[in-house]
Amino acid sequence: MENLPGIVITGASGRMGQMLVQTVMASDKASLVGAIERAGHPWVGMDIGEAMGGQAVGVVVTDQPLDAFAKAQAVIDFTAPAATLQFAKLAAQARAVHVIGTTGMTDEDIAKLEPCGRHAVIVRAGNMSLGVNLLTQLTKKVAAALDDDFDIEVIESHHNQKVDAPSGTALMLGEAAAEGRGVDLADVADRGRDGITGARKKGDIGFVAIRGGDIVGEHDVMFAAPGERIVLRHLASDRAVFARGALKAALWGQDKKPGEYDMLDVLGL
Ligand SMILES: NC(=O)C1=CN([C@@H]2O[C@H](COP(=O)(O)OP(=O)(O)OC[C@H]3O[C@@H](n4cnc5c(N)ncnc54)[C@H](OP(=O)(O)O)[C@@H]3O)[C@@H](O)[C@H]2O)C=CC1
Ligand SMILES: O=C(O)C1=N[C@H](C(=O)O)C[C@H](O)C1
Repeated sequence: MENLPGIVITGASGRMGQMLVQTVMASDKASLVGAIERAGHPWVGMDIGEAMGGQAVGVVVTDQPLDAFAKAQAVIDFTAPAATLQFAKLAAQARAVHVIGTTGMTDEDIAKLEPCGRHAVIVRAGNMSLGVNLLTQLTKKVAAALDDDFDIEVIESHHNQKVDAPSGTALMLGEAAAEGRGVDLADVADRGRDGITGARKKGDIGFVAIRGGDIVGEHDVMFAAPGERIVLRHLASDRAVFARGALKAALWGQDKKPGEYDMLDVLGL
């Protein structure tokens, strides 16, 4: 037990934070050594197991991330963009692998990770599941095989508490489709239709976001041409698929050189 890589979970009270705590606690390949919440959060100072409504596990929730990161081999972070940028600096300082699942980061945010990646391993992906990462590869292949008579639409559905759109996964799938077509997504993305939009522009990649209830995460990539349609679909019904991928990334990163990686690197896809 003593030599297992120690993992810290940020945003420990969140939907993913709690799933990650459970996943690391259940693993025989890693041990939970820290749980972070922001200053003033009611869980700070409580045992994370008890805060989650179960037995004490001997890890007290703290609002002091650097102290926790310094004792860990990896930080798994599914929080919010501003928090993730702060955690990236601290993980780099502590030389801990930083697994980033946070979505909604702008290009400027992502550029700010670069100096951190010079000191520590960063694994970042808008979706850590095996299924979605495989789907990106399938999407790239299908997009490369079809011409632009096929309109590409990425349709995503999530729970009513999600704060960013399009989802990180939808953007990964859009990037994969654009790569398959040999175009830059920034030049062809159509992200907000409302009112008299005019006809669809040939070659565009459209995004549609549905928000409702407790949907965990569903993604379709539609290739629509006159007379036929292909739809590639991934349905997540349990957040455990993301947590398992994140833990895999944290372990994978242990013997890697500092730098920025994604789940395709981790999964060898
Ligand atoms: N890559 C992937 O596979 C997946 C990515 N995600 C992404 O993960 C992120 C979190 O999702 P989810 O768990 O549903 O969201 P939640 O809102 O349930 O959880 C976010 C957690 O982060 C905490 N947090 C935010 N800012 C800070 C801060 N400055 N310091 C410490 N803690 C902070 C929140 O605390 P507080 O409540 O106090 O604000 C909360 O506990 C989203 O960006 C989501 O898109 C989700 C699933 C899979
Ligand atoms: O916020 C979520 O819940 C999810 N976010 C990720 C995304 O933005 O794609 C991954 C998953 O779909 C769940």
